[in-house]
Amino acid sequence: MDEIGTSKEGEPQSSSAAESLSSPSSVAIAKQWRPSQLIFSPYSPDTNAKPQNLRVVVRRPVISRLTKDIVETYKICNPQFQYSEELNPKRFLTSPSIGVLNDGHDNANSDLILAVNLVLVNLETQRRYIVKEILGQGTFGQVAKCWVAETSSFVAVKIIKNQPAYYQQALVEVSILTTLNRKFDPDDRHHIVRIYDYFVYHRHLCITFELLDTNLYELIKINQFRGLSLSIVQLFSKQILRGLSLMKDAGIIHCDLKPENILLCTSVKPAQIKIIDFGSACMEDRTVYSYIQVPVGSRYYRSPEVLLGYQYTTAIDMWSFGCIVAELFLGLPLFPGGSEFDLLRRMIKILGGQPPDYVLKEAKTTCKFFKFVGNVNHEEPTSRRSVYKALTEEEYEARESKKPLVAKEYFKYTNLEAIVREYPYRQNLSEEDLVKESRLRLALIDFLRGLVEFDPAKRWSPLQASKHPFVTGEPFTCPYNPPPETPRVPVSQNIKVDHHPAGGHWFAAGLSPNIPGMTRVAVHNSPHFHVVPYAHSGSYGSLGSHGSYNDNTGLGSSYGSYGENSNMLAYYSPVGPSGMKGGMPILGSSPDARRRIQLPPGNRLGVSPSAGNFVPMSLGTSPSQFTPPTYSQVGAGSPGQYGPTSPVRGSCHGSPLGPSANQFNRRKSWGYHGSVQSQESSSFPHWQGQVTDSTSSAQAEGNSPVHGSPLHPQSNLNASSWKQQRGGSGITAGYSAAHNFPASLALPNMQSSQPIENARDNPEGSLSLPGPGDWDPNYSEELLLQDDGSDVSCMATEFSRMQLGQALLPTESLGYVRRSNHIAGTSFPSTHRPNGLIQPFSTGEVGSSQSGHDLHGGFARPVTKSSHLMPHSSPSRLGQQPVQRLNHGRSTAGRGSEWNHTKVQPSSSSSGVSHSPGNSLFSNGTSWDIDMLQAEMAMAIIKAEVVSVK
Ligand SMILES: Nc1ncnc2c1ncn2[C@@H]1O[C@H](COP(=O)(O)OP(=O)(O)OP(=O)(O)O)[C@@H](O)[C@H]1O
Repeated sequence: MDEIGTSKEGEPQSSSAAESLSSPSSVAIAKQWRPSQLIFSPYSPDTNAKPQNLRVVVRRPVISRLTKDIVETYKICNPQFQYSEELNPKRFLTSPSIGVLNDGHDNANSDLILAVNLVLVNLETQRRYIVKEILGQGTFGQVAKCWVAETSSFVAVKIIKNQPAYYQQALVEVSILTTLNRKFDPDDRHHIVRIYDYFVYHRHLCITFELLDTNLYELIKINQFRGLSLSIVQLFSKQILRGLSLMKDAGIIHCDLKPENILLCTSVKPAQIKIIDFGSACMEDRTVYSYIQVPVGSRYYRSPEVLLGYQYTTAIDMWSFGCIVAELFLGLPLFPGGSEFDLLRRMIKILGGQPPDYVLKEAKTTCKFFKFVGNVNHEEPTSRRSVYKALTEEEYEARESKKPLVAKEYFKYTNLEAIVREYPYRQNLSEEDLVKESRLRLALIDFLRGLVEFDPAKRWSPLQASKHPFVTGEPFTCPYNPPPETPRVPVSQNIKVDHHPAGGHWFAAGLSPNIPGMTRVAVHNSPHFHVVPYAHSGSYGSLGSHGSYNDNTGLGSSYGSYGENSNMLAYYSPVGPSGMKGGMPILGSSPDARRRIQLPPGNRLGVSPSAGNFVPMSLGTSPSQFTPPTYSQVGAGSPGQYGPTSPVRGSCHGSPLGPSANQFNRRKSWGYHGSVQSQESSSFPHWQGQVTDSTSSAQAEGNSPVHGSPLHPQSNLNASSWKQQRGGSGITAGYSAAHNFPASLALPNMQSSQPIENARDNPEGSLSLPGPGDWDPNYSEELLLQDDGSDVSCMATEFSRMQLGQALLPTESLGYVRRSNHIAGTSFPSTHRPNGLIQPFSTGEVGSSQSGHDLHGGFARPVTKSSHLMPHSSPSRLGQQPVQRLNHGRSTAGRGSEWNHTKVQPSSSSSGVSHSPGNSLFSNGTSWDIDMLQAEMAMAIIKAEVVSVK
């Protein structure tokens, strides 16, 4: 009863508190008792009145309903009642919320303790960001939705942990994203999130982004882990490819592409998706020094070359992209490996074949997964058969002295073709639509084959993929033969990071984020880095040396040379702006940048990784010398120091020179030949890197197809191919290997005395997940209730605005899955995948009797004929996500909460609603939820969009 009220159009239902207060007598109060959400209005017989519109009011949680307008209620009860905001208990958004570090501002995980209405201030611009809710948590910190009064808009602010390594790595994100936004995509046409601002607040680097919506993982989850319709998959693929194309042209590897990092953007019409999280990104033509020891990419989406410790390029993003496309269609990850061994095993099984021998020969961890079965005297295979054979489980166990973690099988079929072909069709498809869909599936299989290709040299580039009929919508008749794509030649665009965000970053070539109104402040105000008056711009590295793979030896030619062709690759030291301005960029790159061992506890803080070696180096210094001494002190193959996929991990093939030299040697032989490159790069036109439908402008006439050399992906480089290639304006960021903390400059309150572990990947996939009750003694379900702040009329308006047909939005009944998880008053959106059981939908609800995707997981329910998928547990995301950072256990919070509280309401099979994977989102359910509503709106908009595109 109380959910249904009546209202006259446009007339507010409540009278003001002031009105109530005017009469102190209890009788008067009773008469004027009008809280804003009146259930009944006084009956006034008005025979001429038009019939009133009935309005459905969204049910709010009980606590919300009881406490909304409580101040007003109190005032009515007691006119003397005074409300003071200061006396409010804080509503914390961060858990744990006990301040133990950084003068009480940070919790034990070095996360800033956020509370509702906390104001984050950019001291430079005085811009204030009022925290409203938590949007997500990740490796780097928390992402909060904030209100900016100045612009009357919401933004997303990523608040980085108060730890030097995270701080530094986040600067890389700022640099790369700013460059991508401003230089490569000024018109915001390539589906990459926009960065607005960055500043330091209480020693936390805060990065402001445009506010986006649900991520694709959540979307799939909302859809109860059933795949999305092919038209949506097609639409998303096209958009992601535009982003990837841009990144390739900029020479940037995202390194962590996964559904969680692709967000819906429903604020624009038509709805779009955008790629986020450049915190792991690096430059293609060098492996950028990583401050955080993490494996590249999340496990399910990790390419074979990364897994094997082989050189990687933007092709790794294409692999991840292929995995995402498959997942969007299937609703489940294609390779949900429980461990790296399991991942590789699944790839080999589902795709057939294995990584090419040239990769296996060079890769560092080949011996962990393969055995050599060739003739030791004749290393080269005499036949076309590989000389490497994948280890069996038993062999792996014998070698590694531990059982590999092997996850459950999710698909009944074991090869890609069958998995896609046999995936249940939506019900109620006409004959014609069935034929259409089956053709489209053939196109999808062919498309996926070009993406999840073992050989990185043969894997399609974004441009090639974007011309595939699956994306263009052209009829697919035969295997697609991609147009030749010349490999991108690394042409540097220097990005400088001065590590003094409060003073703004100083990017070479005018790449400063250039926040409006931002003025530089003293360079000493970085919380984590102090200016060291180095000579020679504080640089170390080699100028044009053979030791570096910086092939352009033209000093200074890249400085400020956006669109120019310098290949100068730079490290930037933490010198202040003066150093940046006056000095020359520091050439030289670490032979291994993605992987960096962490200093042992005690040495880490306040001590330079290159401890005492932070001095200018002579030209021509070997890259191995760039590495801090700690590098060389670690023996090859020190698994404790390097992540399992770390290129610096000891190579199976070994090098007497150690990992650095090994890496360097491979790099050298990998096609980066400085002199040629520097010559050729000068002829590159600037190319904006758009994937356009027109082939004329974008298509290379190149005669150096990427497939050319099985030995070295880049070995096709020649003068002619370079002239045609499109990466002319690529940027190359060098991030100083010298972000050191000299002991004398050790910062007070620096909270990182513990190793920053390889937390993105739990190598063998621990499956134990703590729930919120594990860390919060006050946790209870009741505390999950909180006001959603939704506005009924607003939602009604939104719906009417959408003007969606009944078929698209059967609003009569909505099932829901909470997007956010609420823990003890803390809302942790489920950005991480759960590790627990999820009952995706009632059997028989969806799909045909083909049962193509029975799950062998043995979870819960038996297979029924009408179910295409067995009830299953969603594959654990622990494989991809940080499990523990700094032993704080923080990162599991989101997952744990989700695990405990994910609510998937099995929709009724008797709803009569057509349960297609596409529309199952709107299957029966009784509860409404604002989060769900947003997601549904997003989905509905996308659907509407797809329909209109069609
Ligand atoms: N611009 C945005 N708008 C809305 N939500 C966002 C935005 N940026 C991030 N989020 C949310 O916050 C989550 C974490 O963000 P992000 O991936 O950038 O953090 P991270 O610490 O780098 O995570 P990871 O552990 O995946 O590396 C995202 O999954 C997303 O749900």
